[in-house]
Amino acid sequence: MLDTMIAVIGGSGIYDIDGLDGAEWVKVDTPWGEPSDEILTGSLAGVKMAFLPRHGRGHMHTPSSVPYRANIDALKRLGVTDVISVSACGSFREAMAPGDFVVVDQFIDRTFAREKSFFGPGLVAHVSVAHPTCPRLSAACLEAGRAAGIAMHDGGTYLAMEGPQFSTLAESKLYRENWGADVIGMTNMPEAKLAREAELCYASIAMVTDYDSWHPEHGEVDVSDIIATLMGNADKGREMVRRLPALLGSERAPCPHGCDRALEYAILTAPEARDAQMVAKLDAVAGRVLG
Ligand SMILES: CSC[C@H]1O[C@H](OP(=O)(O)O)[C@H](O)[C@@H]1O
Ligand SMILES: Nc1ncnc2[nH]cnc12
Repeated sequence: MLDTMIAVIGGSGIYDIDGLDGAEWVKVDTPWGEPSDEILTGSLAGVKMAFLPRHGRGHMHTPSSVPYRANIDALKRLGVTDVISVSACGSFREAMAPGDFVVVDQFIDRTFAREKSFFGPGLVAHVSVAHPTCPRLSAACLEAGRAAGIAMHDGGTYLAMEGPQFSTLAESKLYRENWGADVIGMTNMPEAKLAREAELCYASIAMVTDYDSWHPEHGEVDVSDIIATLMGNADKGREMVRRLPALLGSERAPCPHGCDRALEYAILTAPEARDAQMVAKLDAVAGRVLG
């Protein structure tokens, strides 16, 4: 059986995690360029762990410049099996209040200036993202968060916008009233799609920091409020992560939802027509099916 290796991708305000045994920042080279930063590796309660600050320590990357493909490739290359994204998000629901965590289960992808796939001309693949997050991993996050005393919401639709500016009031109302989005952020797409292509289980925890700009009794969102809320939440997030190894275990059975077999029937390009350079580039992401 495969070893479990849990990766946490930390969003805005989360540049480190503590408490890992044998903690070491490692540089990982990928055929897709440099990841956002070195990756912190170690173990927690006997389970292998990795942590990657999405925007880099020091927050150098904008939501559009985050090297999403390099990040996911690097995690896969390290042997990661399960990826948990922890992100700052605005809320479109009164009941999803600042300080609450939402276990996201759907996305509306409105990003347009990012590379969204590992595949392309010469090696064409289509994976399903009808259910873009892993129910098993999401359930573990929900349980870990509740045990840590966090106000957790089970399910929610995350609208991924390009940014870097926040939404206009008209957009905020459109997403909330007409599109049924629950939370908004700038980074979970294409990250979730790429994790699926790389056959990694992916769960997304939205840490609610604000009500965007729709709420009549709250001012419009600004970064200082977001960071203040995040600082208040950092300990909660750490508590949730600390409980995950016991729930997931150190040995990993095949994902009951098939996340780890997403490429099984996805590649359309005939073996003799495949671009050899692309096949080589996909050694970590798709080596299982490309041989
Ligand atoms: C700090 S405000 C906007 C910024 O925060 C979120 O980042 P992340 O998803 O990495 O936590 C949001 O998506 C924006 O990138
Ligand atoms: N209101 C908001 N819109 C987009 N990204 C966010 N990240 C945190 N709050 C946000």
